Amino acid sequence: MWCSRTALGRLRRIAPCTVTGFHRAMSTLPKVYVTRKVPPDGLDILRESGQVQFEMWDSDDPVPRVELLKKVKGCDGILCVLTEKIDAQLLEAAGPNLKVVSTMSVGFDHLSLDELKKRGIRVGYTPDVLTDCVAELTVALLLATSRRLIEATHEAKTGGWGTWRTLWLCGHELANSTVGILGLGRIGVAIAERLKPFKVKKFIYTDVEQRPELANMIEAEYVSFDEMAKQSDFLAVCCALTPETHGICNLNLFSKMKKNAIFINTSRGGVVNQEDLYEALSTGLIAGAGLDVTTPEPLPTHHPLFTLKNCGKHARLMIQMYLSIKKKKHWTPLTFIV
Ligand SMILES: O=C(O)C(=O)CO
Repeated sequence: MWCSRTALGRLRRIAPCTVTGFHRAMSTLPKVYVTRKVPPDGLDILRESGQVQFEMWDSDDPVPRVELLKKVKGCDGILCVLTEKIDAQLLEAAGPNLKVVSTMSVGFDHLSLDELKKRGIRVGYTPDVLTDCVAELTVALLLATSRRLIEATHEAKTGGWGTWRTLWLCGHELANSTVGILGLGRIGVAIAERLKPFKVKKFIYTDVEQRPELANMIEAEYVSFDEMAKQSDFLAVCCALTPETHGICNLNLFSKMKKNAIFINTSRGGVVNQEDLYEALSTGLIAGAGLDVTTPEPLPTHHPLFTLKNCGKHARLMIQMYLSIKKKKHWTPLTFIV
């Protein structure tokens, strides 16, 4: 049912009216469809504005497409989240009243911007609300992957933790490393700021164009896509999903990366060719991957990427030993205690 209790109350206060007049006033308020249960604070803004009537899909699960197509009919506004494809079909279903679409998300790859533009529909989104949390999550994933925390937990729980061994689960060091950022924006900068105290040697980035203002904040060097692949010990993918970036992390990239490289994706699953990632991980082209996003989401529990633990573990262990010995990373001059 289309209503806003506070809006109704406010309307009554502003313009006391008969029930019939009141309902007439309500029916002229612009209609907004909210496609998901949004946090109460956000909803209060709509409710208290007294300027709209709205209906919300009151669930934590996405509104089924068929239902959505029915519900948006005649709407003036849509407040959606990233699970709703706002495309030509939906805009046709909404009809000519639709004036504004607002998405509670940083990414907007679920919106057909061309179709929206063509119809003169304004678009709002919520940039920056996630910068800190995505940066923190990226660092968490990067450390958990490079320090092999998931494997270590598994070994501890399943009895694989035997005696102390010199190189077992050693992982990869951020100190003295080169961190590559694919797509430098607010989030990329926030990630670099957090990683810097780990004594990273160098930040590099690649993007469709140079971003000197952002790059200066973290002293990052602009490099070509191939250079970034070759130089990065850690690669954080932070780009938006666009037709240009779709599947950009594929065998072409992985085959140029270092064998000890750690790949982290907190942008969108669509930027990665997952078959290629599976191949890269299972054949030891790269050392490990930490994924916050996949295609589809959630990834089916039987997906090959979930089977990689052993294969990945062995590959990583061999590479780790090789590097450690080659670089004599763990051998320091002997210090006498007594
Ligand atoms: O807001 C976004 O774009 C997100 O990915 C939220 O997880």
